[in-house]
Amino acid sequence: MGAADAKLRVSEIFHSIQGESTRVGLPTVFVRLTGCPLRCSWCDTEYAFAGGEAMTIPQALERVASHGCPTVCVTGGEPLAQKACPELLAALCDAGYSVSLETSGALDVCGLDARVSRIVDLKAPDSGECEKNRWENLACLNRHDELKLVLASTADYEWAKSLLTARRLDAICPVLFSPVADRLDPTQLAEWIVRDRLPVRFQLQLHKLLWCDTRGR
Ligand SMILES: C[S@@+](CC[C@H](N)C(=O)[O-])C[C@H]1O[C@@H](n2cnc3c(N)ncnc32)[C@H](O)[C@@H]1O
Ligand SMILES: Nc1nc2[nH]cc(C(=O)O)c2c(=O)[nH]1
Ligand code: SF4
Ligand SMILES: [Mg+2]
Repeated sequence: MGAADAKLRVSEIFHSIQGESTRVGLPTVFVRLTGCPLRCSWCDTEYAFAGGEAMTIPQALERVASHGCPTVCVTGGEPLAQKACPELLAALCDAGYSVSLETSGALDVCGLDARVSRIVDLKAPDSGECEKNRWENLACLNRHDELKLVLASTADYEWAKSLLTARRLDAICPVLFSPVADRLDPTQLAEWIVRDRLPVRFQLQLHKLLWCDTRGR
């Protein structure tokens, strides 16, 4: 199927400030694809599980271009659950955007356009989706990508710390530890990271500090 007729289902396209990853703070256009095969217990984006608008890739590119911003983040839902997502990512790169992808890490990220910065979650036990982690993804990541662990409890933190050491995650790419909003005290997580001298980046969702949980922000 060519770029002109590949179909996407799009939950929303909006212009905001990047609130996550090492790109935090950069004005960014978000393309949120509909649907997700996971059900993380603490997911803040359940509205993207269904609905949305059918779009071709050229239509999506036109909507992105209307915002006049050079940085794009493709997210969801789980963006890679849509067959046309790799083609969308390549088309955005070809159009000259600096592109990141937010993904659960449950699907294969290895064949994607090398210009995309892959932000790959490793789902911790409290998410309820830990067994979906696709460990083969670790082998194809590089310094241009990021690993993210979103933690809801002491047990999640201990799990993440063991994983970091056992798999030398920080040798692969930057690693982010983030608290689940309203579940794990951010100060507590920050103190654990300092106490244990972990080679990770502490992360808070900046957009929630700025706009609470407003949709499209
Ligand atoms: C909504 S998900 C969409 C992309 C993909 N499905 C994934 O899980 O990475 C985007 C990011 O938001 C994070 N997230 C979702 N709910 C959250 C919450 N309640 N607190 C903190 N981060 C959350 C996810 O872990 C993920 O890193
Ligand atoms: N401002 C803002 N930054 C984000 N970074 C990743 C997001 C996501 O939902 O994947 C997100 C989001 O929803 N809003
Ligand atoms: S994988 Fe992402 S979108 Fe899907 S339920 Fe988990 S956090 Fe939400
Ligand atoms: Mg979000």
